Amino acid sequence: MQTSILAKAQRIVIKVGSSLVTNEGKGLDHAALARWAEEIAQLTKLGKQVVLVSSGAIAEGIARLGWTQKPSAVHEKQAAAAVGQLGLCHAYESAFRQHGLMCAQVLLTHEDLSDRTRYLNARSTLLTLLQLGVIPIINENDSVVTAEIKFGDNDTLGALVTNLIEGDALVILTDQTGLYTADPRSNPTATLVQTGVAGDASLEVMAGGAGSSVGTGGMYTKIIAAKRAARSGAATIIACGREEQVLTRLASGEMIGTQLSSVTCALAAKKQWIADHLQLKGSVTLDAGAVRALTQSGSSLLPIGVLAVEGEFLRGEVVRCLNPDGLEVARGLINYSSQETQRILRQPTGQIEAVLGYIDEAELIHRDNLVLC
Ligand SMILES: Nc1ncnc2c1ncn2[C@@H]1O[C@H](COP(=O)(O)OP(=O)(O)O)[C@@H](O)[C@H]1O
Ligand SMILES: N[C@@H](CCC(=O)OP(=O)(O)O)C(=O)O
Repeated sequence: MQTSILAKAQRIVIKVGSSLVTNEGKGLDHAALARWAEEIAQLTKLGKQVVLVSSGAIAEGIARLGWTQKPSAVHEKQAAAAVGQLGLCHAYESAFRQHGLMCAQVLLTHEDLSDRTRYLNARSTLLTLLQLGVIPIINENDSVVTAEIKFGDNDTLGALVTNLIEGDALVILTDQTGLYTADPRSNPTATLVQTGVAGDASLEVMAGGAGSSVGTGGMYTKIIAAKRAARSGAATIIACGREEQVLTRLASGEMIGTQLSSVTCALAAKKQWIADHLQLKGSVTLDAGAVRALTQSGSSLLPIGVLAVEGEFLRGEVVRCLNPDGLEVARGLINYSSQETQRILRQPTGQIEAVLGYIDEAELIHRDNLVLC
């Protein structure tokens, strides 16, 4: 008999979606929050560490402001998020206090996770909170980010947080029982997928977008989140947050919803951070020989194998490595800026100093700072 992956997981990230948190946008579902707080308290009694990623700030702000529909203007959504986030935190604090648990608000932006120092700070804050027995409640800092630099959906944020704290499992609670073979809202004959492997491309085909105006991303972003979480070795469960005792039953081993196991080897922490960048400032296009050296021989990238440079980046930033057809084959921390790279591309390593007047490193991207896609 199969056992839920939550039974063994010690460090768990639980993500709850807007439709659940705000009762389909009608306003905070205090009864649901109370149930999750009670169940999370049970998990902590079993010795598990829990981080909660909660959506719902925008939907709750809209409800509090008395607006009848989601605004399209970014500044209005940001204003709604600021109003709603306050309500969200207050409600979680009261719910967890009933069980003698303290919680903490952590609002993250994409920049917090792409800047190495801020990433490490966020990691140590979260790990310290967990050690103190505090439940971190995370959301995107919606009020200060623009559309271009948003995580966009909290499924992605949940996966990145799982990678950040090296969680064993990501539990995505939503308004459906799990992943179906097609969106059950429009396909009543669709059936539940009970188990699968995170990263299996066939799952992406089944998953559609959000079924309500309250949610963002739908099932697709949850499947991609499972793929991301698997890169640090975490398994993902997608289940219905309205199901009775869903978290405690999962923790006791019961198979509920969709369970996606991770079969890939976990990337080392620094490579994980490199892989987790969502927006990159530039790319280098490699010749076929360099592509082979990276993907088949585990070599570093040397300037001689670079055909072109796109975008503007500084030394130490993460860039994409494209094959001659423009497909991303790797990404890594580059040792030279875009301007310097432009000057040394196609040059043998021995020429770097002659061209630039100095040499920082022999490699453009060292293999230790390179992640294959
Ligand atoms: N294959 C699928 N299986 C289940 N749900 C799906 C599928 N494809 C699309 N969906 C939709 O995804 C929705 C859940 O995502 P979303 O609305 O973003 O919720 P949340 O707020 O929990 O993130 C479901 O209500 C459903 O309509
Ligand atoms: N940060 C946003 C959440 C956006 C989002 O991903 O929503 P959902 O798809 O419901 O998890 C908010 O709090 O409103």
